[in-house]
Amino acid sequence: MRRVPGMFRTFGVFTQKCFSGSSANPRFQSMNSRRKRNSVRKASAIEDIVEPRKIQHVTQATAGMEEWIGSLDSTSINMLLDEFMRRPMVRQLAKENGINDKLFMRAFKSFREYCTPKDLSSVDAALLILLSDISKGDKDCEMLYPFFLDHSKQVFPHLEAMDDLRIISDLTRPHNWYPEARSITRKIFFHAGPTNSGKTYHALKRFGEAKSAVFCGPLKLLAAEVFNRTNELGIPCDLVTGEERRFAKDNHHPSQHLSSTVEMLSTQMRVEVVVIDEIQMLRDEQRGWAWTRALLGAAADEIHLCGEPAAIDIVKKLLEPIGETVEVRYYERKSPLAIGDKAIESYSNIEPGDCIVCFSKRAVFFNSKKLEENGIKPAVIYGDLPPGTKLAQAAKFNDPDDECNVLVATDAIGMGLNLNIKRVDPIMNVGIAPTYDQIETFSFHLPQASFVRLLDLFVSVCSVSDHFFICTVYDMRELAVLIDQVPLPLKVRYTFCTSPLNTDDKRTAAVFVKMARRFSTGQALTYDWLIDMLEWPPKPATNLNELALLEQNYEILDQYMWLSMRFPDMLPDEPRVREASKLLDKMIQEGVESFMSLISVAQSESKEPRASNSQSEKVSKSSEKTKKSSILEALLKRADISEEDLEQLRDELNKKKT
Ligand SMILES: Nc1ncnc2c1ncn2[C@@H]1O[C@H](COP(=O)(O)OP(=O)(O)OP(=O)(O)O)[C@@H](O)[C@H]1O
Ligand SMILES: [Mg+2]
Repeated sequence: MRRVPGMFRTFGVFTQKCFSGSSANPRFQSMNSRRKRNSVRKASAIEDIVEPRKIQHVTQATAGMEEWIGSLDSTSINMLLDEFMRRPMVRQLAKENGINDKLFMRAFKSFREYCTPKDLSSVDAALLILLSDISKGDKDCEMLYPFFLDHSKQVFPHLEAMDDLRIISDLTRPHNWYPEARSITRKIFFHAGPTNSGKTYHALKRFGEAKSAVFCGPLKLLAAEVFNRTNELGIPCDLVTGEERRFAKDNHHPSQHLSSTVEMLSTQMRVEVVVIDEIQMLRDEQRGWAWTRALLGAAADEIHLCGEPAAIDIVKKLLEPIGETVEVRYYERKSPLAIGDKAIESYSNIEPGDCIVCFSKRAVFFNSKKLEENGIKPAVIYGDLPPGTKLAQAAKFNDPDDECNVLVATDAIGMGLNLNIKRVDPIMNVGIAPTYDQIETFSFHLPQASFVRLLDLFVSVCSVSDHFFICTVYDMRELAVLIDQVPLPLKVRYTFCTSPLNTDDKRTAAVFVKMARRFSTGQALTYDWLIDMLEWPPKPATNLNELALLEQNYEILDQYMWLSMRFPDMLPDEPRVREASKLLDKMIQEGVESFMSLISVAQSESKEPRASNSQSEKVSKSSEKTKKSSILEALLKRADISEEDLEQLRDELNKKKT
């Protein structure tokens, strides 16, 4: 696949063509999301989530108790309960009360246990009298139903609050969540066209002309670039991202122009123009909610959307219920762009200005090495790199005098890639996320439930209409599981769990838990405390593992800054942490600069037989033929190359041999 990834064009780059490093079965990732998630998730049924509460018997001393109990015993009670359970009327009534068959069996098991304790006198007296009457044939067993229902509600408290929970978690009318936007007759413009066609350029022109405006970008890097460019043009502009706030003047004099990441848009701030870039991202599994929220909630006279034509229909549908119409402006591509439809056939065909788009970091390493073997020194960009490093690599690629005139990058840096492919599959639904208030009200009704359980219940009960799907809750849950046992107020826990942290990495996840623990003790998270957990001062990377360690440390510092924006009193050392993160950024940059030597180290290391490595042992003991296929398979794993690539590699090796 050949394309120009979005962010480079904004640096004035016109690449000729881009290739995918691996064409078969690419694993698409959210462009800026650091978390890699399974793409298909299903809400669990509520009966699979809720845990029954144990109901305690109370010893009572009621006069005449022996007489009521009479000939009652566990056997007779069990018999009449069996009869109760079989009655269709009982099942029907239960369903009407939100107790489906599965839940019924769980509640009934608990009810049976309650009715048949060792000491029958500990059963509620009124129930005991009824049981006695039923067993004597004086009353029908269906009369047990009110007792059963009461018991079920005690065992499963959500039953009591079900109606309220349904109302709270009704996400079918998100338009109503933004009264400020609904008080305006907004004009919506959709700048549509292929990549590199000037969509953002035209929207930003309007941004610059307006008296007050907000730019919502998909990446910190783009927000920072718009911030810098706008100020360079003499228009004071502030910057807000998840981790940073910068002012053209100072915090007492906010500018009329603001550049931000889309999540940070305030739906209460009234302005003339809001630009929402890369609007097709509203279908993103993790971050889509932020675009949906911006689209429905931006409080501006003019909304300028930029993005793939594939998003036009869904945007129109989303705005239909509030009577807003969309004016579409189409653009043509400014420079020729070739998008390859297959993997690189030969590295010798690569020309200056090409971009190889890979689907994993390992594929970036693999392709960079291949290019180097062909005498080409590429610039390298992948998602885990800090923005400064990405910028520096982009600058090298852009600089006509620099020897790096080919770029190897993961799709994490561009967003059109996914969508170019998805374009033949128009966007059908968009992300939506519950608000904190909704989760809080939920917890009010279910005070016993842990936060993780609360999220599960929310997803299970909530309703969304056709055009929406729920995001964030799953990401939140992964973080929530980590800190479920840490005692934190709900709002703090919620905020911690909305951090954009990659939990796939055990080390960053462990630091996250430590941060939450320290927070829960009321002690400030200081620079010294934080730095103690990292290997500090950092050492320059001499191999890829060390480079990855620097990247993890960078992510940890980034997480600190993110939390510090939200809890400045508890995380007071943001300036020092930012300095430390700049240092890491520089070291990572240097690491990437000497990328080729790092790859060489990795290669030579991987060639050295290691006694402890059972896989190497196996390879060295196997036959010649197996040895080759094992190395190829190891390569396949390491470089994330496809079976097709592997086949091609085999052919190439065979050709070399002949
Ligand atoms: N009319 C124009 N005059 C001068 N430069 C332009 C014009 N239109 C676009 N450009 C420049 O062309 C490059 C690509 O434009 P832009 O970033 O707006 O593309 P885009 O359609 O938003 O692409 P993408 O979908 O990848 O975001 C930028 O460097 C931009 O400054
Ligand atoms: Mg653009």
